[in-house]
Amino acid sequence: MLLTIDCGNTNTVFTLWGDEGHTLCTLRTSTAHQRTADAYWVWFSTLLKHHGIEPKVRGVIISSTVPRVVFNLRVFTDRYFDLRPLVVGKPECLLPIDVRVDAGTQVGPDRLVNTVAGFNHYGGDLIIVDFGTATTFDVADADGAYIGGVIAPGVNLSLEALHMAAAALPHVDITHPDKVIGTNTVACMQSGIFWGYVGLIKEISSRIMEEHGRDMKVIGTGGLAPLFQSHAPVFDHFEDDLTMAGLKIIYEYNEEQGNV
Ligand SMILES: Nc1ncnc2c1ncn2[C@@H]1O[C@H](COP(=O)(O)OP(=O)(O)O)[C@@H](O)[C@H]1O
Ligand SMILES: CC(C)(COP(=O)(O)O)[C@@H](O)C(=O)NCCC(=O)O
Ligand SMILES: [K+]
Repeated sequence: MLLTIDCGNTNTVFTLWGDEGHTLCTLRTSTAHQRTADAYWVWFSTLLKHHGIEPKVRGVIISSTVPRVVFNLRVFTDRYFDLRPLVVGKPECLLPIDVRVDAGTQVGPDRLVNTVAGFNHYGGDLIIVDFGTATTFDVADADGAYIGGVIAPGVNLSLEALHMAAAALPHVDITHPDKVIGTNTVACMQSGIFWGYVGLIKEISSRIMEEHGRDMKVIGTGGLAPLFQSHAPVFDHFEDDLTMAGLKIIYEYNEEQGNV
């Protein structure tokens, strides 16, 4: 079994893969750097028991946009599986793609992982839009290299910011509004966010293509991608969880290279 861990700024997701390459289960918890190795184990082992799975983990790979959580996840891996995890972004974790950005830039590992999976599934010249805490655009060149992208505020972060900064604006959830012209406060806010992001995705994607000088495929991923895709098609393809797929590909690449 392989355990892939994707730690975003909001949620940490564990996916356990069987030896035939299929997903056995996916477990989600909030991201908290205070969570100890033992606390991860209590949570993980309890849920696996619930799913009737006996964990026989032979490899662990981690992508974390929150550097502080990696320490406890390393201890968790060492203590409970007697393994050293691969951590994306660290020099000991090999990547099957080039990274061509300004010297000294620390690219979010989730963005590199998305690019690996996108290139594997669709080939080069890609724009990957990931709806996480931030909304990121990752750009893959013809040879699959990560060549940069765009970071915009996340959908929920924008809604939260409106609520926090304006006394009369309530907390609202994102949804697809029936009309653009809202006739109450909640509908006005939902329209602003939903159609605002549709515009943001279209405009940024078309400007990236113009700058890149080639037609590119646009891939949407992350929890909120289906909401946009079903009401205002802005992607060529939708992927449920590109980051997890990418982590597995990177682990297998390191195996092929004799690195694990
Ligand atoms: N299917 C969904 N519907 C509504 N909100 C979602 C969905 N999936 C994720 N979210 C919300 O989107 C935000 C980002 O979540 P997530 O993708 O886990 O971010 P990260 O990877 O940065 O931790 C969170 O506020 C989360 O609650
Ligand atoms: C842009 C991000 C905050 C997105 O993180 P997420 O929404 O997945 O939590 C993360 O990829 C990050 O911290 N990046 C570092 C800067 C960069 O990628 O250039
Ligand atoms: K993410």
